[in-house]
Amino acid sequence: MPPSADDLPLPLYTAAQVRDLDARLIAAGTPGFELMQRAAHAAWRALRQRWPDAGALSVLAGHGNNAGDGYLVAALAQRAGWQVEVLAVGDPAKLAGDAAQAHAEALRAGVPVRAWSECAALDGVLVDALLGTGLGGAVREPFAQAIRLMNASGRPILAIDIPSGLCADTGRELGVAVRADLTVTFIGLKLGLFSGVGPDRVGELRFDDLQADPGIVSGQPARAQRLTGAVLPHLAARPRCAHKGQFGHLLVIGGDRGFGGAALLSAQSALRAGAGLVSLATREEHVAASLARLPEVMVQAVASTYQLPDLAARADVLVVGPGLGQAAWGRSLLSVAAASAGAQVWDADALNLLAAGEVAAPDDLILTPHPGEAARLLGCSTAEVQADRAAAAQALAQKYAAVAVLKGAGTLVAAPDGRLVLCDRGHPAMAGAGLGDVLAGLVGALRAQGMVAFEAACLGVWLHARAGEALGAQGRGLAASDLIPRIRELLEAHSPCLA
Ligand SMILES: NC(=O)C1=CN([C@@H]2O[C@H](COP(=O)(O)OP(=O)(O)OC[C@H]3O[C@@H](n4cnc5c(N)ncnc54)[C@H](O)[C@@H]3O)[C@@H](O)[C@H]2O)[C@@H](O)CC1
Ligand SMILES: [K+]
Repeated sequence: MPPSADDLPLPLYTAAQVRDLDARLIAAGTPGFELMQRAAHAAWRALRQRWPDAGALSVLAGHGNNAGDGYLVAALAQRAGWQVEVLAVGDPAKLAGDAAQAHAEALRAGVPVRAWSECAALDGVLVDALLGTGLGGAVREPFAQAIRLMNASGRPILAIDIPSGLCADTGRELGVAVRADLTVTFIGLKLGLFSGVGPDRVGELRFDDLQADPGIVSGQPARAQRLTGAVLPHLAARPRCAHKGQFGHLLVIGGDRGFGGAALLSAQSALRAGAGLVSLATREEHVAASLARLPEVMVQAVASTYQLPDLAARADVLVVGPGLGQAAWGRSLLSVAAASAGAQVWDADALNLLAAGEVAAPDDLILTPHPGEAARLLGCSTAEVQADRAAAAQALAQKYAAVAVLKGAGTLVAAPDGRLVLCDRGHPAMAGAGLGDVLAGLVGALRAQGMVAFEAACLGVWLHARAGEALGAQGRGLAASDLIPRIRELLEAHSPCLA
């Protein structure tokens, strides 16, 4: 599922941060035009690898440095004997600096340059060199029209640096954005390639560092980091004399009438992820079925809050919310949880009730909202959350002084101290019921086994996404419970139980 590769760098930058990095590389002695030439070589290499027999390309060029890269790709292709043309969108007289030099180089190579409006039909591989990291605000005409034409052409599209129209900071479509088959991005990964609608616009993603000095790159602050197996924390191996009391007692609270399965899924997930003891506080009607399905779980009928404080006090970690409902039963159980000490993971209706002001967030909390729940928690619309998912995740972490897991494609984990990671793994088959319940139980189990909140959230998100990716390859109809044995295998591969 593009874009995703473990050999890509970890930092994710905003457009301003990448511009800063460019400026620092130039100040350190690599001329901007040299960087542009390296960018063009990288794009041309990727184009020939992907479409070796195409023989023809059309570059759609704007008038910034992104266009400069495009003019130099055209020059390289022309010199290699391909049939080439540049279609200038906007006024080439506006080209300046390195981009003007690139334009002159294309003319020297014999590349025909004409106004795009004179073009009857787009031909060959299309090279999108309209707008890069310099895009600001909604795409203006005639660029928007050129993007629509490219998308409707059915031709293969290579995007230079970022698909034109995609916001490098957020992955939001600024009006309209190119749907590329291949994107070659330079110097630093932009967060927008992985967030919002980015993964649906980028196609295959390739990265080229343009031989940037690693010393300079490592000094550049980033907006977020990608989660990969290589950087994830590990659960410690267990001593041979281990006993269940060392791996935490986790209590799932949820499962109102009609929603018993959600709490059961969380309990099953927690059990299979290695929590020492798992209890489930649920409606009396669900006890028999839960015990029949999961005899390892201590299933307690809770009719009112009378019994719950004792149960909660015996647990190290509470997972609250799956199937909780928002009626009196769920509200009263949540108020007991909110007053309990210890680590907690809140999901689903626990989040809706928190958003409604029914309870205050406890001190040691991981929140796992989907975008709709996040919107309710932040008092904004779901569209606003999705428009800048990184900002929404950080706002949640700040508002509730909690680790916030903003679910959905490109799940983000934010800590109140500003740490922010993005998981670029997963699969659209994961868009289904119960997947969140499994994640909540998993994260709770990692917490119960001694991981700190941020690490438990990161490892849980990654294992869940990898398992979903593996099973999603089989197609639609992924049942949440199918994920659980796969997560167990992945956890064992990542953090073996025995040293
Ligand atoms: N030295 C460097 O800085 C390097 C830059 N590189 C390339 O340069 C790009 C960044 O170049 P620039 O900063 O010149 O910016 P861009 O080329 O991305 O875009 C700037 C141009 O877009 C226009 N524009 C901005 N917002 C618009 C909107 N909403 N609708 C229509 N037009 C709009 C501006 O008027 C300007 O002409 C990178 O994405 C990358 O492709 C690479 O060549 C590597 C080196
Ligand atoms: K572009």
